[in-house]
Amino acid sequence: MSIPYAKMNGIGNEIVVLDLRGRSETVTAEAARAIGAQEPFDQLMVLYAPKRPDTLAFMRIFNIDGSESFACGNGTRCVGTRLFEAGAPSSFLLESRAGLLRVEKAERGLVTVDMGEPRFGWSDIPLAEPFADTRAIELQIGPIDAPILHSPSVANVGNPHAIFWVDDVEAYDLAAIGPMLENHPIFPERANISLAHVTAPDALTLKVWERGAGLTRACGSAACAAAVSAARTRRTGRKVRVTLPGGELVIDWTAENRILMTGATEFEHDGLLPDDIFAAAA
Ligand SMILES: N[C@@H](CCC[C@H](N)C(=O)O)C(=O)O
Repeated sequence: MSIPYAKMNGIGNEIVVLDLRGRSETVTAEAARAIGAQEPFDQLMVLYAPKRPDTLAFMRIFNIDGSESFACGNGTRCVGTRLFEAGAPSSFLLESRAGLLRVEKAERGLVTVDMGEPRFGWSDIPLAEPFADTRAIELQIGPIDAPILHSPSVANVGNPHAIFWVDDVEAYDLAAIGPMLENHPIFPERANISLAHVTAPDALTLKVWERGAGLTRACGSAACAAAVSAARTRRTGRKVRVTLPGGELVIDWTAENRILMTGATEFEHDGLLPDDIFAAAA
């Protein structure tokens, strides 16, 4: 027997949506890697039967390396599009390991996800040692007196992020620097690493090295983390347009302390997974 999936993308963030509601299979780290070997993705969004009656599914999120993330903004929007097409109401709740996420239809076919409340405490990120002020932590790479990158803002939006403020996101070799920073001892759970350039009081350009996935064309949670960090450091207002290599997101950090992310999704193709991909890996 084969199990259907949908290959999608959220402004270029490569997403596989696997709906296991009503099925008995579960995805392990090994199975996620095996699925990625057949159909490459940045994130695999797995839907299980809801645990709560007010949600449509319980969702788990895997990176291509098999590690699990508690947040994926672009993937959640792809799941939203898929469920809207299957008849879901124009506003519904999903549950993830980070909590409840509201997904809503927006204008022009876009999808909005309420990514929840950001956390800024050093132990929430988490960081390996206390920092009183996470708007700029002591972290640098390169020569001590002429660092290449330094003093990132850090935030947790369901997953850990470090944002380095730069004048040109293309001036750095993020593919070389990213792995070093992702695995820096200051981040005990690793971190997603962003380069952010503030281009206007309501606009950012962003390039992201994702934990467990590498350089991607877009990262929704990184856009959220960069937007709230930009507002928190008075670089921008609370509503910004974030331009990533794959497209644009609008991030609104509301007065109620919620992060609303709006952007496009795209269906690419359907596919089938052999069911022994789960058995072999169990
Ligand atoms: N691309 C995602 C975030 C993916 C998770 C990340 N790699 C992690 O391990 O935290 C997004 O759109 O948010």
